[in-house]
Amino acid sequence: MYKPQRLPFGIAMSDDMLIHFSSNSSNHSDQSLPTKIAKLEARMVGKGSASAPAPATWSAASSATATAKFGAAEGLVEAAISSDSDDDNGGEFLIQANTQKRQKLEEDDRTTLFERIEAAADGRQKIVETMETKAGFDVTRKKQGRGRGHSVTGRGRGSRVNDQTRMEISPSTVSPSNGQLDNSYHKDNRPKEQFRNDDRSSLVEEVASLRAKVAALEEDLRKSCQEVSDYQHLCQQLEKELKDLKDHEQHMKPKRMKVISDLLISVSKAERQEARMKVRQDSLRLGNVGVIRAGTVISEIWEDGQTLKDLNAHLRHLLETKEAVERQRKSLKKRQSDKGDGIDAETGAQEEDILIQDEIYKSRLASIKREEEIFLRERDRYELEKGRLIREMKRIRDEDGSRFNNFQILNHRFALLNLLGKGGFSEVYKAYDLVEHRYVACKLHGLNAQWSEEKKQSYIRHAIREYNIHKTLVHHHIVRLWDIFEIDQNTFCTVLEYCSGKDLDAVLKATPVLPEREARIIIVQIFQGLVYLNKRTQKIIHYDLKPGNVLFDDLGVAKVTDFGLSKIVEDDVGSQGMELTSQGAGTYWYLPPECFELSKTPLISSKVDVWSAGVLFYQMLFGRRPFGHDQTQERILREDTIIKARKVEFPSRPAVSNEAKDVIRRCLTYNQAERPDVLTIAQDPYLTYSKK
Ligand SMILES: Nc1ncnc2c1ncn2[C@@H]1O[C@H](COP(=O)(O)OP(=O)(O)OP(=O)(O)O)[C@@H](O)[C@H]1O
Repeated sequence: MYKPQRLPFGIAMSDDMLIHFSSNSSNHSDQSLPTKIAKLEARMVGKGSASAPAPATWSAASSATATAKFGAAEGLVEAAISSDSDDDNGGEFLIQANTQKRQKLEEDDRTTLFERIEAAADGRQKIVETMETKAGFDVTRKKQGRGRGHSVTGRGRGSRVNDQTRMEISPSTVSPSNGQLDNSYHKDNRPKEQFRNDDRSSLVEEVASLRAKVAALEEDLRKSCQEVSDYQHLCQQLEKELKDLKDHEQHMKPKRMKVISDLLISVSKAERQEARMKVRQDSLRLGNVGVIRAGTVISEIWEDGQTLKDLNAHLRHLLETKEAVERQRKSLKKRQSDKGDGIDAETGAQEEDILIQDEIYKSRLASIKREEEIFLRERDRYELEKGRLIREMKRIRDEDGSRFNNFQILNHRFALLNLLGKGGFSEVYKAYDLVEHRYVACKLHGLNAQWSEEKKQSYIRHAIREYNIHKTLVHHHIVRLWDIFEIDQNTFCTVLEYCSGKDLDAVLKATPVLPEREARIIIVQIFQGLVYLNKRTQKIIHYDLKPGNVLFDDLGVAKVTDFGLSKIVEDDVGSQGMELTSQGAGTYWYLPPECFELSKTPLISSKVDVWSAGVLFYQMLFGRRPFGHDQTQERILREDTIIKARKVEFPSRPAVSNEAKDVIRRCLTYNQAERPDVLTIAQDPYLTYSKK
């Protein structure tokens, strides 16, 4: 709160000013001003320091001068007296004695010094007031400040009245034992007049120096006022500039959005064109979807492209050659066993010739095998390319068939670009957030118009539940969920962090076996995401960990996504876990045996995710899933494949470290009670990269 401070001259002074003065290096001596004044006054009233004792018969004139000079500062004088601990009564007596003298001279010898100082004080008062006004203090405060200033002046006058009152007490009433004055007078033998003159001249010097200080202070004050006004002016100018900029920004925002979205659209259009062209080119090599008609039924079939046809023809030819050579070799062997004396009965060839012929066939077969291996590797590569081509064709077809393919801007900020892929009930578009200026993935959830109202509501409830879980998750290895909004009655959109890399499913389709080092760092990241899910107050079981739900950003950071099936672990669940209420969902290759329990409601915990992670790790290392790899979902269920998955077997190739196999064994522990939970397995040295 603003509190005006009081100067020794009785001038109200703001805190700011005090700070200014005290911080001004040229005014260091001013800090001792009140002390000096007090000392002076004390000296004038005969209460000087031991080093400069005042005479007892101190002249009335100099006393009056001092009164005039320090009338306004009497409070300080009093303070100086009262704080002088040597002799309180003596002090009182001296004041009274000098006040008497002072009053005598007051009528005829009021010095100009007093007037000047008062004038200076008034001048300063005005400056202070001006400064206060400039600094924008409220009127009331100003009035209060001024009021106090007056009262100080009043106090100055009042103190003169006080002096008169004090005068009534005669100095004769003071006992000689108080006689500091007498003593000091007797000790000092200088003539009175000389003493008075000395004192006066020292006072004049003091006044002159005080005047100089006042002038310096006034100059400082003037400069400060100028600075305040300059700053205020600058402030106003900046405020105006800011407002202009904001107005301009507001005005430009739609235009800028339009420019950005137009640019994005043209880039996306170019990408679409390029994607379609590439598909056409690849189709020539790898194949295309053809239509066949059987009666009235038209169905689609895949027709291989020329390169694949050539490859397959070559492989067929190699096979035929191999069979022919093997046939020849077989008959040669037969002839060899038929000959008795070492001469071929049929051709008359010697035994050595037969051996050479056999060696030729063997060598030919070996070279066919080598060639075959090369062609088979090539064909595998083409098959992978073919798979990619088929997925891309499907994506393009889905994009062409989507009602969101015309570069709409959703919710006034998300510019839809190209389709990333289509899930069961959703389309995921790459989009640009025109407010946050970043790419995002917009997942458009479409409710089937044919669905009953009840089914629609259930779907929406499910999506909102997923949103409510997912939106609270903030972790480097979990895809962020930014927003959710309705598009129309049957469609709503969730906005996700965009992961520009492939998902793990696409990675494994392109490269079914990953080097152990790469697989390890992927599984470590997945576990870090899982640890986060299990260290929150509200723990979460993902329940649908599979390659398609692990995405990569452009730096290769793996992120877990899709919390559609996730479960919140309630606080009151027992150590065995919570009840699994919605069985049947999830992808069976990745779910643990307890999820297939039909005789009673299964209890589940984070150990479900541990099992799934184990399957994922196995698949990355060996290029196949540990249980039911070649089976369909339906067959897994029918044949109880996972319920029978008691022990995991490892292929001999590729070679994988024992540590990796141990982690997989721990994750795929059949018995749920014995299987480690997320927080336990995550401490396995293989998953922590800790230095041994
Ligand atoms: N945040 C994202 N960033 C980049 N691509 C994404 C993102 N989310 C999903 N995708 C991609 O969009 C496609 C469709 O994703 P979606 O999750 O709908 O499919 P899904 O998991 O196959 O289907 P469902 O959710 O019905 O099981 C996938 O190819 C996926 O890689």
